[in-house]
Amino acid sequence: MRTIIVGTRQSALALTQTGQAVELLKQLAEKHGIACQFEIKKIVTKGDRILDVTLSKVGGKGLFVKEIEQALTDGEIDIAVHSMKDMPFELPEGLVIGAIPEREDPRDALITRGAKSLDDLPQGALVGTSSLRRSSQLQHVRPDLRIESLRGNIDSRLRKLDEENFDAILLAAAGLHRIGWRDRITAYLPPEQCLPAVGQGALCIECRGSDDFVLDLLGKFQHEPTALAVRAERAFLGRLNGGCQVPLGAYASVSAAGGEAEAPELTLTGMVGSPDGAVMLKETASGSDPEALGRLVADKLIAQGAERILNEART
Ligand SMILES: NCc1[nH]cc(CCC(=O)O)c1CC(=O)O
Repeated sequence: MRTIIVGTRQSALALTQTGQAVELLKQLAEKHGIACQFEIKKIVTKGDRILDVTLSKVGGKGLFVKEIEQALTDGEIDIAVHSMKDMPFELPEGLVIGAIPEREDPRDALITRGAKSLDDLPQGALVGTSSLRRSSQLQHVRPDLRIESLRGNIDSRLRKLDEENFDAILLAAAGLHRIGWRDRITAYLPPEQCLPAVGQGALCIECRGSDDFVLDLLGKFQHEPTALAVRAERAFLGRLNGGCQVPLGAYASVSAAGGEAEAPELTLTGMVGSPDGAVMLKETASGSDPEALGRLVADKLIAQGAERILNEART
């Protein structure tokens, strides 16, 4: 009987989503007659240790995944459950994405102290977010809003909304749904208004490329429409050399294919904006090859000066 050791961060969200993924993996293993058991191992990452600095200033990609990937490479763990949006474009040598399960809600959620919606926030209201992507899109439609950095796990960010002087904060709906805090959400921001981060709402189950036993099991966990959408979004990310610390967003959806033989059609929208929202570039395109589509949308934005905007935001 193989024991599969599953690595996770120790935040409430990480523990919850890892627990949920392991439950589903157990069911799949049983259904397919794969003999295995699971053990969960908690790992502290750099992103968890440095909580007092804005993410874009901590620097380095993959703040939440590096130590976990090292544990995978060293054989201390066999699979890792990550939020897809925390995954850098490139994986270390020897590691692969073993499965992309079905996506949760990809949208950003507004959580206010009183106001009923984004439009209902008073002039000059104080909004907490450390995401340049969120502040850019928010200030694009509401230049009057004041944005202040807000870091920490979901639980501590919600506490800061209550205790500090924020009128509202923005969080990913998926995280709130997963930890059972749906009722804290005031409003969902549609992708047309606030394009999510690449991979937002999806999970990434990472493993060693050489571990056939685990790869076989994880293959049964893959949700093809989600995987196609995420591949397109990540190809967009890769072309722009982006990470979660730059004002860049993308969202792909899969429309039902005409027939069994037809490849599903994907529609991808990508955005790059200046952190103050004054410049907002957005492009949409459709296609059936996810990587080609991601690169196409990125190239359309590059033609409009996206790389200059990203470089300015990086410095
Ligand atoms: N950068 C932190 C992070 N990474 C993943 C999620 C949860 C949402 C998801 O799984 O996409 C969050 C919190 C947030 O943005 O509110």
